[in-house]
Amino acid sequence: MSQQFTKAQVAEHKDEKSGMYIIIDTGVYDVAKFLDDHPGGSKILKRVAGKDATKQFWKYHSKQVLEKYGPKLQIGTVKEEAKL
Ligand code: HEM
Repeated sequence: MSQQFTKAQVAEHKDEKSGMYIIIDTGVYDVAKFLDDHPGGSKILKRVAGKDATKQFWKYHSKQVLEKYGPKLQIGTVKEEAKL
């Protein structure tokens, strides 16, 4: 069962201790353990930790990247929130 996270909950996880969550499309990914393995470097990932990185992700990667690494890094999905 996939866990659901609000954007506020994602924003609380932006360091290596509590996890570094990023949003890509509707998915939530924890990249804390992927920092050293990221071919694009750890710095750029740290910069978007806790945020929606959909735009940045699709700027630099193909669908194949998400298909390959996504299952390992995904921890859940973004919870739909009512727009005020
Ligand atoms: C789940 C999250 C991510 C995964 C699994 C991931 C994976 C990868 C992989 C496999 C590559 C090697 C190039 C390729 O095979 O296409 C790469 C390169 C790169 N990534 Fe990521 N990445 C992630 C998130 C991000 C984010 C959020 C950013 C930007 C804020 C970013 C920026 C880059 C950059 C700049 C490169 C280098 C591109 C180049 O040298 O041409 N990545 N990433």
